[in-house]
Amino acid sequence: MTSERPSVLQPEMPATRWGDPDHATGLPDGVRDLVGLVFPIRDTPARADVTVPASRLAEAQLAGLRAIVGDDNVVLDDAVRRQRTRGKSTPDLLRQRSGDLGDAPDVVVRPAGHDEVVAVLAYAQEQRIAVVPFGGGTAVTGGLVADPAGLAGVLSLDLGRMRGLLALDPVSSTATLEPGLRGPEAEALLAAHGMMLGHFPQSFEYATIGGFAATRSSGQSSAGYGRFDSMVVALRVATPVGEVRLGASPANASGPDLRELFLGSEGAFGVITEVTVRIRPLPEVKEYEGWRWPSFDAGADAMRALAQSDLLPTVIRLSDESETAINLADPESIGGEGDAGCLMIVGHEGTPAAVAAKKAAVTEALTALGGTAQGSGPGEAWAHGRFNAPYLRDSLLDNGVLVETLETVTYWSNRDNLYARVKAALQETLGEGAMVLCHISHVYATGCSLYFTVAAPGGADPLATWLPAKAAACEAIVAAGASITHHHAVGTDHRPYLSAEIGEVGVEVLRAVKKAVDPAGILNPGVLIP
Ligand SMILES: Cc1cc2nc3c(=O)[nH]c(=O)nc-3n(C[C@H](O)[C@H](O)[C@H](O)COP(=O)(O)OP(=O)(O)OC[C@H]3O[C@@H](n4cnc5c(N)ncnc54)[C@H](O)[C@@H]3O)c2cc1C
Repeated sequence: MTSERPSVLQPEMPATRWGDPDHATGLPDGVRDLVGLVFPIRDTPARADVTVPASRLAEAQLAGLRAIVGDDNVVLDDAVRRQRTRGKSTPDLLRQRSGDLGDAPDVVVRPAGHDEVVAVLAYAQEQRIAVVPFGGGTAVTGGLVADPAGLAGVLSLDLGRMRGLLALDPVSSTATLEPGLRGPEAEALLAAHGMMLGHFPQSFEYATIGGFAATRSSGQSSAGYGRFDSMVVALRVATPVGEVRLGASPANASGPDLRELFLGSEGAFGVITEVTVRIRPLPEVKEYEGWRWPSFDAGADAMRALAQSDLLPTVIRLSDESETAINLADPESIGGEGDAGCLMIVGHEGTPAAVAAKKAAVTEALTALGGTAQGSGPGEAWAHGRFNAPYLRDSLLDNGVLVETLETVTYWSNRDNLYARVKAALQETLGEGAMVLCHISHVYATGCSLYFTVAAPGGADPLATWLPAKAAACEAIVAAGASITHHHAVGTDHRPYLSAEIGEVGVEVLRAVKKAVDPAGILNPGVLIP
């Protein structure tokens, strides 16, 4: 087949905010009043009067890049460089909002395809220019902040022109996608063939196929469709020393699986230029419903029971008592004061027969475990608003309220210990006025992730309020023996904690691979590898 391209492209995100500018709304007055009862409200607009530092690259270097990708695709424009400065974590947004553009790339280069990526990398290696692969720019752990020490400057390699469906194999149920396709664009291309990928992180609207692979992302339907890395069957990667093609067969015993080396490599080992994923037919039926549990423990135990009996639905997520009360609960259906309970969302997707069979079995199991069915209302409400939270974060930041999230993962036997430690670390650092909420949304037979959301008064310097809390939470995660990240990746923010998790020998393995594929150290220097 010839490459197919999306007919509708997602609009660009603003530098200081999340998402589609047309979807952004301020806080409705009633909500603002409600927030004001809990947190001091202070108008905190983003600064607009900022300029990007001058490019450090020489004119001859820019000319060399233009010779590879064409004049129009070597961009020095302030707005474009600002938009590609860092990612979309709350600290990233706070720095952008305060006018701190110290990490702005010196140039944005937009290759048309794999061959141009190879040529740009070779040139950057020769000229000693740091290269930061840029997909959707939704990184939340500092993966787009390279350290250019000893190098000529930073080149943001924007993969936005590489947005094709290159091949579709209906017999094997695979599709080969270019890295710059954003979530909705990839799904629209597959839907035209009656197929889907089924990867729906909260950043779905803007994150890209290459970014999903580079960060080992996990989506809201991970219980049914798996993590993104489990969907990948083949990869094509451009490195400064040549190309790597992996995945000649779906599974093999040809030594260690090198696909795993590049999945999660966060741009430090190469630029992923093609991703072949397994695809599945579009679901004919989607049903989401709510279940009430008397406690977080009871709900978590039920999730474990489902996971360990191969009974997982497509979507399963459980809010703790605080998150249920704040975010999801309809107080009347969940119970009044003293009986707040916890809300679980359970979603089934597939053919009518498969959904009916799975739903009956899951309903029987959850009822036997002590859950109370709440009907489709809470489930449909969740499905309707599933991508809205980042827009709300901007509105809260506008009003001086600090909002941020972090996540971790551990074995079931350590879940409660991890939950208690991280919650206490956040609460103690941020103070009693802060809200610390948690949910479980990715489960395995052996364990689960914990996803924390905090809201706190931002104060005069919200970044200074958040950073000690994040450090305390990371230390609590390490002390609990859990993983520093389940799906947000390492970036620069989690790098100091990686050796505690994989050990010094593990770090040396990463360094050795880096040296082999990137001897000049130009690929995302400072990201991932301690
Ligand atoms: C509001 C919000 C919600 C989020 N929700 C989720 C969620 O539910 N699940 C989840 O897993 N994550 C989530 N994230 C994190 C983020 O969306 C993911 O890490 C995502 O996979 C990043 O994709 P991207 O295309 O935006 O990558 P970018 O942000 O552009 O890049 C991320 C990292 O990968 C590298 N990279 C990007 N493309 C390539 C490539 N082609 N080759 C090599 N390296 C590359 C970059 O250099 C960088 O280090 C969320 C983020 C936000 C802001």
